[in-house]
Amino acid sequence: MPDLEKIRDEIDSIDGQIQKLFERRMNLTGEVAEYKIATGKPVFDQDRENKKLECISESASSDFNAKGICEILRQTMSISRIRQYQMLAEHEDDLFSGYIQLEHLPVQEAQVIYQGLEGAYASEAAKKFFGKCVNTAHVGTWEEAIQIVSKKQADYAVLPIENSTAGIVQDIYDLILEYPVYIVGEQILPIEHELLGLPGADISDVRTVFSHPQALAQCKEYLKEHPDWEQRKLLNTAVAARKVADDKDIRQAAIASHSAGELFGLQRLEEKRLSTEKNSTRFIIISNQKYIVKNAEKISICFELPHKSGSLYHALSNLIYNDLNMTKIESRPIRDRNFEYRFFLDFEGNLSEPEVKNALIGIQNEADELYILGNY
Ligand SMILES: C=C(O[C@@H]1C=C(C(=O)O)C=C[C@H]1O)C(=O)O
Repeated sequence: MPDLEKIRDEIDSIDGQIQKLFERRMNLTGEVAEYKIATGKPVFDQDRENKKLECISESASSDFNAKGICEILRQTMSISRIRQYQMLAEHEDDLFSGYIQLEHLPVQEAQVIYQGLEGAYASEAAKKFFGKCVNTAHVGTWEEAIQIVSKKQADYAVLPIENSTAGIVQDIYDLILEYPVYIVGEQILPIEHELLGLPGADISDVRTVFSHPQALAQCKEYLKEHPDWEQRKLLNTAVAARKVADDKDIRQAAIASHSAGELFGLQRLEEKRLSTEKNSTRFIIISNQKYIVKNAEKISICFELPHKSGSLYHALSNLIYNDLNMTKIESRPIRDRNFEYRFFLDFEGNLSEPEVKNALIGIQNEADELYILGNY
């Protein structure tokens, strides 16, 4: 019978040697970083790493060990790059140029745009975020709202980015990259939809229900109870309410907010909930200025990665190694590059923190593109 204690003593001694070797290796990595900072050579050298992995896997005594040692070396090299990015970060300021640090967002007489009409959920989100001291105006599409802000014809726009039931609003993810706008805030709004019809109408009269596709998706379970209703998509929930009011046809109903119902003189046709109790939408506030408020605690970024095995893993290791908490990740297809994706990430932090800077420099160096969408 083998002696467990003795074997464990030997394992401990090997681990001690690994630790010493690791520390020696990390010191050398520091010297490599100094060389790279002085010469401008990129930290990541894929060829060098591939050759090392090939060489070490060839000299392993079994396939199992070859895989194992490659895994260890891959991790070790990833850590060595993270250390080099930390050193690089001390010499790098460009990434954060142009940001304006503020106590609070400037809202006095600000012009705020949203998509839809008065009574749309975005108008409620705008009121909740900004209070009543701002001027709001509405436009027909999300892209118009973003364009107006990017051309500095308005200060802010309020855009829905995700709903707790129906998921992300894909178009917003795609659009915010196309214009020079920054996320400067967010507002979560509990959403309670109502089924709205003409005064005097009854639920049994309904044949067609109008709403925004997101609202229809949020009420999917309820609508299953009425398979005979035709579902028609419109640009906005408030637009749907206005249509029902204008058409004066008792067979039409809209799914929209309570305030849209009041605004267009409609009556609630259904007492029960149309979506879950927790149904909420997260709106982002965008600006044409790189504002960061003092207590900003969330960072949104977007990056593209080389289409190679492990590239997302390595990008995320920059967050893990710097103890940063990722709160969301989404991927969206890159147009004209079939089945290649860009990633949208939210994580907790402030751009002034060294860990955040280290992580972003690491991702920037290994990603094809990095966009900092905002810190709010
Ligand atoms: C240390 C270096 O930097 C990076 C890390 C490597 C490593 O830890 O072995 C290898 C190549 C580079 O991606 C280097 O360039 O030698």
